[in-house]
Amino acid sequence: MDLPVTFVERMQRLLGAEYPAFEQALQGTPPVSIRINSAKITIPEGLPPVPWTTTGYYLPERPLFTLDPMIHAGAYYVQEASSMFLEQALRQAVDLDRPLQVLDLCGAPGGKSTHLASLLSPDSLLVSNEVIRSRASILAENIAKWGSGNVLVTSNDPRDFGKLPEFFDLMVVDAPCSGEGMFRKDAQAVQEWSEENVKLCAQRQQRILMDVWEALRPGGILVYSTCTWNEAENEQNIAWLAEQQDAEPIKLQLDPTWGIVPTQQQGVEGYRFYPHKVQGEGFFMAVVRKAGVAADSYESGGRKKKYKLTIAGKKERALVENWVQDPERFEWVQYGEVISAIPAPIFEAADQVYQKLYVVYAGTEVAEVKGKKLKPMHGLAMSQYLNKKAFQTVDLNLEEALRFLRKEDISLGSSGSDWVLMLYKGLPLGWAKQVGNRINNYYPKEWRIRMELPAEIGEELFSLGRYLV
Ligand SMILES: C[S@@+](CC[C@H](N)C(=O)[O-])C[C@H]1O[C@@H](n2cnc3c(N)ncnc32)[C@H](O)[C@@H]1O
Repeated sequence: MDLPVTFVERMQRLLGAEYPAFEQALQGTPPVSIRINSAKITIPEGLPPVPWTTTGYYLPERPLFTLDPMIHAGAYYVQEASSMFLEQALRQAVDLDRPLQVLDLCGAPGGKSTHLASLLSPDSLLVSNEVIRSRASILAENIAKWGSGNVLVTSNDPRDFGKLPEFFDLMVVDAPCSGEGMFRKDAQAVQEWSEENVKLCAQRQQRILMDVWEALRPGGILVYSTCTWNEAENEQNIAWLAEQQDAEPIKLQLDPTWGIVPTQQQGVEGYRFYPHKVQGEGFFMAVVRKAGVAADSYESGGRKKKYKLTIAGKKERALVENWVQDPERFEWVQYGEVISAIPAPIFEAADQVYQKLYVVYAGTEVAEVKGKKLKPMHGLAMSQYLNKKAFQTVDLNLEEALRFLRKEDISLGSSGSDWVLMLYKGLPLGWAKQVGNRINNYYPKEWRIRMELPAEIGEELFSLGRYLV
């Protein structure tokens, strides 16, 4: 790897005697890590844990993840280990037992958002935003697969969040950056790097921070992160924010064995991840609190509320209620032909978001109204609240599961006319409908596995299932 000269000079200044170890680590193989969805699977046995999180694990090598049905079932997410440090910021700076209104501003493809969804209480609302529309679709797919049901995926510019002043208790800004920390994983990041780009990134990050600051409640927490090492995009930006606004730095406790490097600059407490010190890629995080005291709850104003969300009809509701566990936990809304379940405690806040922002995906998409009939939706199959008992189920082996995920026709050897939930190792993969002795495969076309399957599908293919008890 040919590193840019000015980058090398800066890192030499920053790291001093440690620089050769850093450069050597940059030439090494990046570790592979995953974070499991503990609402769907149990803790794997025999995998080394990522020390700063309760659900992260290292794998011995990089498998062909696409051919593991469990990833399509939302059982785990492939995520770079350093990024999982978000969990420490939350556990140490936020009361996670309280219902919170949370924004993940730069959300795609969904690493931090799925992590947040696992950490927040079920009555919390997570708004997961991604400004680039095509990337927002990928984010919505990963959110639907995770199945927590309390997330709204939006696709807005940061400045649109000014329409929701003091709305959020917690905001995560995982900003677009110059990507120095990704040099080892991504040769293109090296090609695209320049001093000029670092400057542009730092300016864009300042703009993003200013644009969303107003949406944070007094007393609320902002977690800022990048995957780059230069100070302009990191400590200096947070120092700049503290100068412009009333932002108080928050100090996190670190276990010295983790190898994370704390920094203090102009009153900013930062956390740096270097590949020669941690098993992970380059990363930076800082946490600040907005000065002031939080009001008890967000007041939307007006006495008689007018909702943007439409409550589903009683008849439709009666048909689908049995498809989820604890149906009384939800408000049932209908948008076009789609009936979705939104946790009742977040309904008001979700409606506020609908009024001001462009919502791409909300709650759990449960059913599509087809004339007098209702068709179960993929979001329901992926939901942590799916009532499996309401449906006929079929257990698929690895080959059948992969063929189903490729949207091929598979035979069940029985006949009927019901919706069937396809399972792999007990985890729902999606829906099929029996039509006589054939089945129609309802796996979403845009999410199907496009890769050809190997001639022999055997043990050499990876499935996380092998590590589960
Ligand atoms: C570092 S990535 C986010 C990764 C994500 N948080 C995760 O953990 O999977 C930064 C994201 O910011 C988005 N982005 C690019 N320009 C932006 C802007 N001007 N404002 C907000 N987000 C932007 C990118 O499309 C990208 O998805």
